[in-house]
Amino acid sequence: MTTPDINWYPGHIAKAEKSLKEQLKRVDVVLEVRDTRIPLSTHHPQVPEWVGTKARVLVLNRMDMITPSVRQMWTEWFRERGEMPYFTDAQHGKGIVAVAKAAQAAGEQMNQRRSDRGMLPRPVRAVVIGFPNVGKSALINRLLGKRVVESARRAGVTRQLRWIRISDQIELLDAPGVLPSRLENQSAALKLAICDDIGDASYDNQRVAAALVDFLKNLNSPDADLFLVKSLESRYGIDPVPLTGEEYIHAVANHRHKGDVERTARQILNDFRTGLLGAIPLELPPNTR
Ligand SMILES: Nc1nc2c(ncn2[C@@H]2O[C@H](COP(=O)(O)OP(=O)(O)OP(=O)(O)O)[C@@H](O)[C@H]2O)c(=O)[nH]1
Repeated sequence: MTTPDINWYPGHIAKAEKSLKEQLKRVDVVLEVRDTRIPLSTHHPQVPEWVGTKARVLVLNRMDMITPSVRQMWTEWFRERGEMPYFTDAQHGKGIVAVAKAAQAAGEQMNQRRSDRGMLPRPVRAVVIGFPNVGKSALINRLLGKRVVESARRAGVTRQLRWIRISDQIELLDAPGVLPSRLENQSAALKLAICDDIGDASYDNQRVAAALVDFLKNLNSPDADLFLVKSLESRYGIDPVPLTGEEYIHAVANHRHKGDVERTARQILNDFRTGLLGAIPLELPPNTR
């Protein structure tokens, strides 16, 4: 049996699922946040089941980390599947008003159903859910217009649970729901690790950095060469095209860091995560060219 690249600590998954379900019980609307660099890998396959008949607003955060043309590709892909993606940059407060409006519109449907049954209207109750570190707290803070929830670069900082009112029409659970890990899909797990959207997991930086180079090389896009040449080659001085990801990390280590492969792997991961390599997606809509 081969060792998986990503290992989660036992116990966390069941606990995360339990508290997520507790949070979902209390709300009418679910704001599902994904990382726009990996919109498929930051989808948990059980979300539709957990959300059930509640309204869901799909938020693709970190829109500053992809190009407008990639954003357009995803918009079309989701629309073809009957979904409306709302792109946000929660760090700089972009796209937030549209998300609030969508949550409110979903609430209006809830109040219509209440009034059909002779009940009085009430504020719509919402929760923000998503994988660790995708920007849930930053989004909540932007929706509130002030800094209430700790937002940090470290994965897994979200802790407390309170209701907060963001307008007369919307109440929000200030502690976001954290999606449990996806054990079944190591490729998705690698992408979560690359983007640092993985929370408490252990992994080998060198394997994850090598996977990043391989994913970038295999991007199914006419822009792929452009991404590669602009990012990897110009930053590290070595053309990745003829090399595997692993060979590339070693070549860069020899070229720049006296053979220190671990340091090189960390640097490449950090450069990608902080946007230093440019606005690069790790996933593109399947079957688009
Ligand atoms: N570039 C960029 N960075 C963002 C964006 N949104 C959030 N961040 C950054 O991503 C990091 C994680 O954001 P958080 O809001 O703490 O993420 P979270 O999902 O609440 O994280 P957990 O509490 O770990 O589950 C922080 O450093 C944010 O500043 C965005 O739209 N663009």
